[in-house]
Amino acid sequence: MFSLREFEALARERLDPAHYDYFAGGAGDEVTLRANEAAFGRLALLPRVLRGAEKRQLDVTLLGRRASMPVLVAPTAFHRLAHPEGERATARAVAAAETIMIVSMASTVAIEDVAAAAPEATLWFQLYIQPDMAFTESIVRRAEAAGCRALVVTVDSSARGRRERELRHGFDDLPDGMCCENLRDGDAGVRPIVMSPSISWEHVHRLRQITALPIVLKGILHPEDARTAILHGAAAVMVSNHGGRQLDTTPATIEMLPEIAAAVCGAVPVLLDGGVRRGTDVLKALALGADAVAVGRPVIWGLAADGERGAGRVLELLRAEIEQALTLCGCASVHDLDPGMVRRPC
Ligand SMILES: Cc1cc2nc3c(=O)[nH]c(=O)nc-3n(C[C@H](O)[C@H](O)[C@H](O)COP(=O)(O)O)c2cc1C
Ligand SMILES: CC(C)CC(=O)C(=O)O
Repeated sequence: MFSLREFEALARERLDPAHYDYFAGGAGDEVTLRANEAAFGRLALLPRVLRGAEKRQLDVTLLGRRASMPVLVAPTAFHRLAHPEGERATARAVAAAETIMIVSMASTVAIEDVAAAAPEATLWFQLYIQPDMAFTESIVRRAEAAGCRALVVTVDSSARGRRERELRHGFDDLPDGMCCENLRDGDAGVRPIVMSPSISWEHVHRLRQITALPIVLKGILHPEDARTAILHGAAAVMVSNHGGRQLDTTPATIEMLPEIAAAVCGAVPVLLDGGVRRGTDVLKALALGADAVAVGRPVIWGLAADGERGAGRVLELLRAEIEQALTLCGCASVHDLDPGMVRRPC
């Protein structure tokens, strides 16, 4: 395997078509799904020359933790559909790569077991705030006790996106023996995830009273919301359109990044996900103001292709591509990138 795209092709061969389409698909006409990748393709990198540096520095520090490269694993649900080891395998790959895994609240391995499988891994926990705040609090306590270092609150999901691939396959539940392990509620069984239109900034405020963990708001697309996030104490914002799976026809994330970075003005780290498939995409995002990016589907393709090894290979391919692109751009460090190194078509 020489590129992330080849992993997708292999994963497609290996996966049940309904599961492949669940992972690959987006909402509506999948305009945003395509736009995320296409927008990176429209940007050009403008390299600098003769800057003479022997070594490249890829590591970044985010919310007080070091990541060996500016690529995190985005939260994605249901890893056991891709590989029997599920999120355990992903966490081990992330630990080996020395980066950060954002574990989905909808993981098919309980957060405690993900942490136990990879004690070295830095884990952040993704949360959909449930309208039942007592239940939300119990999930937060589990994430804290498991050693998660941040809460990534997904704010683009006031309703579930309408994904026609899932509807066509009739994919609306996990197979027997699999469930969202973090949604267990004692004798009440496993609760369904509620994506509620009633969630508001007031809930973020209450969450801050519940936990001392830093809160990252994921799914910010409007610069005004980025400003509001900071006013509400967000420790970081994540520019995301949920990989095109929620509201279709939103802009590509990389297109919104410059405005959001300007709004945030260095107050907190800015993360971005959506369509990152190459080291050059990572460079473009960093140059335009991101502190790091996250990848969603590529990690699932690696997992489906070859479990922990496949997910690890996906991360190492990205690392090698970043290092090579940095070298060719005349940068000794990921911090040397600046907006002048990215050109847009007229
Ligand atoms: C199969 C799948 C499941 C996802 N599950 C979640 C989730 O549980 N929570 C969440 O906040 N985002 C979820 N996302 C969105 C990702 O975190 C991320 O925003 C998106 O995948 C990034 O785009 P990329 O796949 O193009 O890298 C999911 C995405 C996919 C593809
Ligand atoms: C189970 C879902 C809530 C996970 C998700 O966010 C997604 O499929 O995009």
